[in-house]
Amino acid sequence: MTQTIVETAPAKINLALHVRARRADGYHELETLFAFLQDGDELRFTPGAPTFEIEGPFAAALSGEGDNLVLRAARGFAEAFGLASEGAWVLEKNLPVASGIGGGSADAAAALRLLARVRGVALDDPRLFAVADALGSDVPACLLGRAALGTGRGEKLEPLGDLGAIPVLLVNPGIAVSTGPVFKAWDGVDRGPIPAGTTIDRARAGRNDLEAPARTIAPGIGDVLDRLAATGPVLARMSGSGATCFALYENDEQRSAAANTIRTAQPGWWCLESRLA
Ligand SMILES: C[C@@](CO)(OP(=O)(O)O)[C@H](O)COP(=O)(O)OP(=O)(O)OC[C@H]1O[C@@H](n2ccc(N)nc2=O)[C@H](O)[C@@H]1O
Ligand SMILES: Nc1ncnc2c1ncn2[C@@H]1O[C@H](COP(=O)(O)OP(=O)(O)O)[C@@H](O)[C@H]1O
Repeated sequence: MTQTIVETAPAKINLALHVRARRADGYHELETLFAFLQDGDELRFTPGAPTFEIEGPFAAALSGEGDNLVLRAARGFAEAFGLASEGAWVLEKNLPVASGIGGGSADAAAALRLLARVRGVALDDPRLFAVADALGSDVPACLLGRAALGTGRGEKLEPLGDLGAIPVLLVNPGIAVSTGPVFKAWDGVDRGPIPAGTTIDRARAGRNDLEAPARTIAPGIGDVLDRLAATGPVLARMSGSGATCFALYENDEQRSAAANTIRTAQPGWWCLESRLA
């Protein structure tokens, strides 16, 4: 009997994101602290006849699109390893689309991990990282799936020590923001590296250099950050190119109280209560 294999695609956050330079190839040189949550999208795969379905709260946002990153990842895997990657995919889309928390990159990385498991490829095989790299700047970090310092365009990774299961709240005001235009709106000023220290100290002393350009595109991000800052977090910041913002808390009670306050004030906003992985 053919078995269905399940893989989670954890949400990614950038605890800090410093943009250092614009490169000749159009990408930007970054320094970023990647971290992952215990929750995210879910991917299911049954080897056999090829089909692709999307379900879950954010399925509609992707329904009109042909070339999902999951299928591009499956094609990349088949080409790189000469192994079959056809089957029935079901993507449960729990994370908002175009929102700075990995989404498509996390799904593509989950597809690669899943196929590697099915076909007996080691998860640290450099060819798997090469496929991830070709799919997007964030996909190698999502493939690694643990806290890491990212440099280059985000693909050069140095794993960081375990951060512990820190309580996290994600908030998205329902504004989709595409990554390319946010990088284009960056003012070109290098504001310096992420300072040294423990990862949490580095995160707190760091910045998200994409916040200012993202706010020119989606001014509502300012309201999200103000509301999160008012809940007394250890750290509140925009993730990636936005518009999702995150806050870290000392304990689950503080995080849940913050989530309740924000849900009451803004019932239309998306909130996810989770912890760092
Ligand atoms: C900003 C970040 C931070 O983690 O996250 P998200 O907001 O996407 O979650 C990433 O760098 C996004 O990575 P990813 O979403 O994979 O980007 P890609 O598909 O490689 O690139 C999309 C577009 O973003 C711009 N881009 C991306 C990465 C980078 N280092 N410099 C860039 O200038 C380029 O204009 C590119 O055409
Ligand atoms: N499985 C997927 N999940 C989310 N987005 C996807 C997926 N597959 C393809 N995409 C495309 O990728 C875009 C999201 O890219 P991007 O703006 O970089 O988002 P994010 O900031 O969330 O990483 C979507 O608008 C959609 O067109």
